[in-house]
Amino acid sequence: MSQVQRDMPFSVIVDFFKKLETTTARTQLTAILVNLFKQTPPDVIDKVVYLIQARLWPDWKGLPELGIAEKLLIKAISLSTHSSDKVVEEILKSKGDAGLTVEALKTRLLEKSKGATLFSFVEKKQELTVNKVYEVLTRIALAQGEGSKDLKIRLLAGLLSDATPEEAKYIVRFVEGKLRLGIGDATIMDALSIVFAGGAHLRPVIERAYNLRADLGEVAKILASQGVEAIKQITPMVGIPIRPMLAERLSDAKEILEKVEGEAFVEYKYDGERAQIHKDGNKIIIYSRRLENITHQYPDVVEMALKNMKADKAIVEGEIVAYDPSTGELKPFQELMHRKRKYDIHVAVKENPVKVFLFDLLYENGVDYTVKKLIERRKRLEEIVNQTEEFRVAEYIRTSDPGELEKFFLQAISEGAEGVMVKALHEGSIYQAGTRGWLWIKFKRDYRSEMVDTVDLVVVGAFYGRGRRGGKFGTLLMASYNPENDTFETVCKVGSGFTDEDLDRIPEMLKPFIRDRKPLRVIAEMEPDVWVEPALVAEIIGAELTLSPVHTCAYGKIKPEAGVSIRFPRFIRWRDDKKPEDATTSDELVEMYRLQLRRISEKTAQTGEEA
Ligand SMILES: Nc1ncnc2c1ncn2[C@@H]1O[C@H](COP(=O)(O)OP(=O)(O)OP(=O)(O)O)[C@@H](O)[C@H]1O
Repeated sequence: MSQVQRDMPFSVIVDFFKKLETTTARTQLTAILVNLFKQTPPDVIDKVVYLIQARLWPDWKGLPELGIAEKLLIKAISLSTHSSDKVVEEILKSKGDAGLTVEALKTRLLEKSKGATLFSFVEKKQELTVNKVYEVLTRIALAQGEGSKDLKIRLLAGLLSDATPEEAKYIVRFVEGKLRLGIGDATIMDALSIVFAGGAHLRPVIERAYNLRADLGEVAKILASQGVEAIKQITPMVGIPIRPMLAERLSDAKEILEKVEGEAFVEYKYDGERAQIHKDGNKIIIYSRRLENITHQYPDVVEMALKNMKADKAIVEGEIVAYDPSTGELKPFQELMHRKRKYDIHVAVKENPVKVFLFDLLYENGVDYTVKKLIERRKRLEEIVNQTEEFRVAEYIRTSDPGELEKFFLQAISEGAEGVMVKALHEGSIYQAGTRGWLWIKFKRDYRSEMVDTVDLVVVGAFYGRGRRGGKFGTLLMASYNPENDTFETVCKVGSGFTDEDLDRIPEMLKPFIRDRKPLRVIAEMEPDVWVEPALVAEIIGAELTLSPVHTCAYGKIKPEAGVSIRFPRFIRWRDDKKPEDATTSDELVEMYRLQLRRISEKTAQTGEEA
């Protein structure tokens, strides 16, 4: 292959940038792009795609960005145009754009040199090519640490020296991050389809390839160098993220089941961070919902995956959720924020442990599972994962009954989940990468009942703690008072908010009241490790009042087969001044539930943030 076919003059791209600047209609954009791709040799089409996307590589690679500060840029411009920093700064001030500044200075330099013919002959430079520009920009981006500032300046100045005034303008805009062309991925895919298939019909195939390998440069290169058949054969590849499948939203159980054609998997919709876990031998990479590499935030998940994923090469998906190790209870999404701070990750791992709930298998040892039915994916997922307390498959039921779905939904919420995901099981239930569709439907609430006041509840049972709280009571079962029949009805389990001192005092406080069977006045569905005669009252606050199928407070009064409960309850203090009969009554909780009911606004409904 000749030199020309391997590379392309950078001026071709500059012409393209210029044409774009004068175009607004999308149809024209596509035509201009088609024209560019037709001239682009397969060897450099990936780089051309990245430059159009205003980046050097896909974000998920986690490589540094160009990161050129204005000061550095001025320095590089002044070096490459033999001007002082002061002159560059003045022109920059008047033009207000570094691209135009370098263009003006370079033009001036060129005109000067034209006077001296001999000099201009000596100065004649080699033509810049896409490979050359890309290579230097890459070296600039990757220069890190001591001395890297100087190196970046020298590299950029060298590149600008070799460039024509116009080329320099666009290079500067690129390194400044200001070369936004307004060309979306969709337009790039349209153009690729036209160039390589002569029309729009290849577009879905290209899109599928892109969804399976979130790297449009790579997809373009495979298409250009290996052809249409190769792109049709594309399967997921360990290490390259798959664009996530997303869900539609509805809030009526019956309607949801109709949409998925009857029977469905109903899974907890956990309130955490989505994780796409790639395993390649003893290497693990974790990608976020936005396909960022978040591996460094979760060294504990890496360890869990290495230990418990039995397949040598696999891609699985799940939700990472914060939890309280002393009670096993799940915590809200916000608790994962500790993992975002870079420096004290080992402290965060210790203090803010997480669990992983897996919900899908996308690839395993050469087999593309995205094209298989949900049942097959789930079955294989369970086979290749060694399930532990912290690393396991999402809680689910299989049902076609709206009543059962609703009950499971309430259970999910009272256990800290956001709602449920209802997933189609039928023949067409493939993994639709990169698509929001009706194969997955999220069932969240339209309303939530914000908890603004505290309540006073009575201890009726206790559970032994785990981990640090092993052997001690870690969680208390709390009840409201029902004066109508003089009973105590359970509302929630509380394990948060206790100081170490509080916890030390609990066994002694409970001792006189511990019973080996349920006290007669207690109405409960769940079975604590020990029962406690109603005597001790505590003040409790929570995130919201919810309904739960496992608690008995005002059971059936708001909704059949559900009682009033508290989500994320927290202990505030003991109310030694109150007798159990002075506790908040079940009717008061019903009243609070109704009064504090608020519609979840459209915005929060869409983002899923119910803060
Ligand atoms: N069992 C589950 N199956 C699939 N996704 C789950 C599950 N549990 C929690 N999730 C989370 O729910 C999200 C799917 O909801 P959706 O498709 O609406 O994406 P989203 O726009 O990020 O969601 P939302 O707006 O609800 O936060 C996933 O990205 C994932 O993080």
